[in-house]
Amino acid sequence: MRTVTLGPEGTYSHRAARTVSDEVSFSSSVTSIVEAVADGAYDRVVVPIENSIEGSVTETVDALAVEEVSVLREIVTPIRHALLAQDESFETVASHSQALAQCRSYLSEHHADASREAVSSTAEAVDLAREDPSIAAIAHPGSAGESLRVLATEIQDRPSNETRFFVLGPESAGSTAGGKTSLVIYPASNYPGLLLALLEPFDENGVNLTRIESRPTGAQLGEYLFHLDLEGGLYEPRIESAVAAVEAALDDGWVRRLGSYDVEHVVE
Ligand SMILES: O=C(O)C(=O)C[C@]1(C(=O)O)C=C[C@@H](O)C=C1
Repeated sequence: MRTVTLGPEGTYSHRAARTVSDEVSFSSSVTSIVEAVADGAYDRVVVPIENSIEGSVTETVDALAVEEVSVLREIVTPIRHALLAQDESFETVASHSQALAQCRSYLSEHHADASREAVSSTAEAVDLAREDPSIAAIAHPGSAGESLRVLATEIQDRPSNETRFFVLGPESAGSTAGGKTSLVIYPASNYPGLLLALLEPFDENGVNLTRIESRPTGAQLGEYLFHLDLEGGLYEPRIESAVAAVEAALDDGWVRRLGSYDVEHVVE
């Protein structure tokens, strides 16, 4: 199975992708990864969707609203960041923007004078730190290798730090079975009580929502898409009837069923 994820080798996405396939290739942008599976260039891709400290990976959330893909599995992994550098003399801390944000308090407490540089992934930051003694990287401690020192471990702002990853496939690979379902709703209108009308069917059918998020459509200010995750699979009549009731409440809008899937917790 050809699988692609955020690279280079050693990213947290790579660690999550190893649970899906031994053959993993890399790309430097989440958007291009989601496009690659929608276009059929790859069978499976693994992308980060949400972190317990910093929240949604908005690039992924937005790509899911426009690309024709299915969510096939969810992988939840602990994220334990370390500070890696050639020595203590660094002036810049580089990492993925999510990782920098997850370590915000640590950085302001211990390295307030260092500048911060957002790069495409934690592993790219490690490559930069290998080449340049003025750069430290925030990344998994296992990526230090021979050339970098682990200056500090467990530097994330909370002891519990977890990221959810989605395994995506082409739309045709989607399933209605599984313990969770993801949907995108485009209401195409705005009136008092709209959100209530979209959510009531879930209450009426006894469906528990685990996440709701509004994202701008990008077309104009004030126009939103709603991303929902819920407990249960689309094969269940109560879920299908809740979704059908939402569709019936929309005139020109739409509901995209991103698929139903199971959740797997990976410890390493
Ligand atoms: O840069 C990486 O190592 C990634 O896999 C990306 C990413 C993310 O986008 O959230 C994945 C997990 C961590 O939350 C930090 C960064």
